[in-house]
Amino acid sequence: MWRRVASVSHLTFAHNSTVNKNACTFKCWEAFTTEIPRKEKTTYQTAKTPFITFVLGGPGSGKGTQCMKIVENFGFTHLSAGDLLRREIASNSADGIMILNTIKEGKIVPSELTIKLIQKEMESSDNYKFLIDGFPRSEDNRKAFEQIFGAEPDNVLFFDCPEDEMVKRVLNRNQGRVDDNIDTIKKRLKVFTALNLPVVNYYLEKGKLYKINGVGTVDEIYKQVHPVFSTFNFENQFCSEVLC
Ligand SMILES: Nc1ncnc2c1ncn2[C@@H]1O[C@H](COP(=O)(O)OP(=O)(O)O)[C@@H](O)[C@H]1O
Ligand SMILES: Nc1ccn([C@H]2C[C@H](O)[C@@H](COP(=O)(O)OP(=O)(O)O)O2)c(=O)n1
Ligand SMILES: [Mg+2]
Repeated sequence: MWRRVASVSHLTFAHNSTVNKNACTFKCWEAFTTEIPRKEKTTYQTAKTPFITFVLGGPGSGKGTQCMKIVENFGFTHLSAGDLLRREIASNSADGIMILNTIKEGKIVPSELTIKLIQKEMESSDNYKFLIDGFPRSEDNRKAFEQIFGAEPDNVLFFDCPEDEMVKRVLNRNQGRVDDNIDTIKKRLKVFTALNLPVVNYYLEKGKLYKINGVGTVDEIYKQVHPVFSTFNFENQFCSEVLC
């Protein structure tokens, strides 16, 4: 089980991250069991720092589908930026109409708004492992995240899929989405090439990118994804001593 240790005035991300240490609030978590009396807890050694994976790829490349499998196997919390934005539209919030029109046009919603929704979910979660799916979709998204959270992701998945396959999948998706039509898809693919590929290249150069061949069955693709996480020891995902 996990217990919140403290809210800190900045994120306690990956130990090696180069971060703006005053940018954000977040929580540290510590393991506890009923067998260990509180006074014996070694907070500094048990607190967890968030583990963040960005999941990138064009529309229909299979991000959401593979995220579900990662959640099942590794206990991540899945935060789909698109789902959070659609929820905002459905809630009739003040920003809803603007978000709807932006999505219909295949464009990108202002970064601060999307980040606010992601941040809210993370802060109210008991988990420390997060898959952030469909984000960042632009260099502006990426830079704003870094500035607001004061950190970078631990790793980045990129589902590489040919356009004709993505179009086919999106047109067969059948989820009643306003952007799953041929006109919007064409716009989204242009936006993906122009705005998202620079983000992919950024993480490639940083050595954080795992490029996955997005063609094949769901299981074939997941076989490439699984080793990305199975080799990581999440037990060592501690907060730093200074922070907790
Ligand atoms: N490997 C695959 N082969 C065929 N169809 C797939 C595959 N992966 C996902 N799909 C289907 O394609 C559609 C888009 O997948 P989804 O996971 O929603 O992609 P994304 O989140 O990248 O847009 C869904 O209907 C999904 O069931
Ligand atoms: N970071 C993001 C993510 C999504 N959006 C908007 C624009 C996207 O076309 C829609 C849908 O995103 P979503 O990730 O659900 O789409 P796909 O799963 O890739 O088909 O939401 C955004 O503006 N900014
Ligand atoms: Mg998706």
